[in-house]
Amino acid sequence: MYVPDLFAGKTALVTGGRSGIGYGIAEALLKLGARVCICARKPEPLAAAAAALAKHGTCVARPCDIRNSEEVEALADLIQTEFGRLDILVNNAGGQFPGLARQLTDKGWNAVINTNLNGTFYVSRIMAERFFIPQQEGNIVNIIVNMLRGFPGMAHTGAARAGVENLTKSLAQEWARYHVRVNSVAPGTIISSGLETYAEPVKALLDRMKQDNLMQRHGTVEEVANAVLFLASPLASYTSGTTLYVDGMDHLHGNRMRMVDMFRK
Ligand SMILES: CCCCC/C=C/C(=O)SCCNC(=O)CCNC(=O)[C@H](O)C(C)(C)COP(=O)(O)OP(=O)(O)OC[C@H]1O[C@@H](n2cnc3c(N)ncnc32)[C@H](O)[C@@H]1OP(=O)(O)O
Ligand SMILES: NC(=O)C1=CN([C@@H]2O[C@H](COP(=O)(O)OP(=O)(O)OC[C@H]3O[C@@H](n4cnc5c(N)ncnc54)[C@H](OP(=O)(O)O)[C@@H]3O)[C@@H](O)[C@H]2O)C=CC1
Repeated sequence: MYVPDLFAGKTALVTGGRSGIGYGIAEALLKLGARVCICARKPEPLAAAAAALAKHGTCVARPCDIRNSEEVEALADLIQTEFGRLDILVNNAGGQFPGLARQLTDKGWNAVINTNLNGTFYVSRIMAERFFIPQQEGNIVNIIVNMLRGFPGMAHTGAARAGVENLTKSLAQEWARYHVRVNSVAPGTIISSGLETYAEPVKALLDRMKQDNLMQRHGTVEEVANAVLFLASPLASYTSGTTLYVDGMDHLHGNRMRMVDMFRK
């Protein structure tokens, strides 16, 4: 539905682009003419993903843990060398594990906060300093999660993603003067490689969540990617500091306590 050259001449970085939603976003950007860099921690699957994506256009990859700002600086060096500029940053890398809040150790809590909140901030700040602010142009889309009514059973990620949603509003206002737009996409439950990382009893809960959804289904990677394409494009030129929910209305409706109830049984 988008014009085929929507992102011609543009360059994009998709963190966590080796799998699932990030891979789908990278593929969609490439198909619309962008040159794309992807990063993730695991070098082998990252290289395989970049090779597969390269059939759609120019795709480069570099291993990078977004929690390490030195590695993020090295990623910016690669983008400078390969592309000379960056137009679009998609902060997609992230994740968490299920558990009741009182069971979360300091290490587990910090792993999730460092990944989802701190890593997103490091990448945003470094790419803005290196590219967007000198260019006086840029675009950031953060992939968060539906946590509007809290995230019992995953309190760490709820807190981290709420932090990113608020960061979205702050950066959008601070960086408007540099013509940088910052928005978030909040997916509900999306059929992707990410869901495969969950074991029972969460797997059974996923079926229950599908029945609870007012559209009676989970979302697709393409539906998330389509929202990112819109926000990253000039179609959204007057939209910044906002969050678009791609969740079949789960943020409005449904029992948020199902995961907690499941752990209590
Ligand atoms: C149920 C519906 C949800 C729908 C909405 C959301 C869906 C999604 O987001 S799907 C995407 C899911 N994908 C992922 O979550 C993949 C990425 N996740 C991770 O890489 C990890 O979960 C991470 C975020 C914690 C980062 O990992 P890393 O820093 O590499 O950490 P470690 O694996 O070394 O673990 C550190 C520490 O964290 C605790 N911990 C980790 N996993 C679990 C677990 N499954 N259960 C309990 N605790 C866990 C633990 O304390 C770890 O330390 P050690 O005990 O020393 O191992
Ligand atoms: N699937 C779903 O239902 C939903 C997903 N989301 C969010 O969407 C995003 C993508 O999820 P999805 O594709 O499903 O899951 P995946 O687990 O497939 O994707 C996570 C990606 O992030 C990368 N990553 C994780 N930690 C880091 C890190 N510290 N530094 C760099 N890269 C990292 C992973 O690669 P590697 O392990 O090699 O580092 C992987 O490519 C995540 O933020 C997820 O939480 C939000 C709502 C719902």
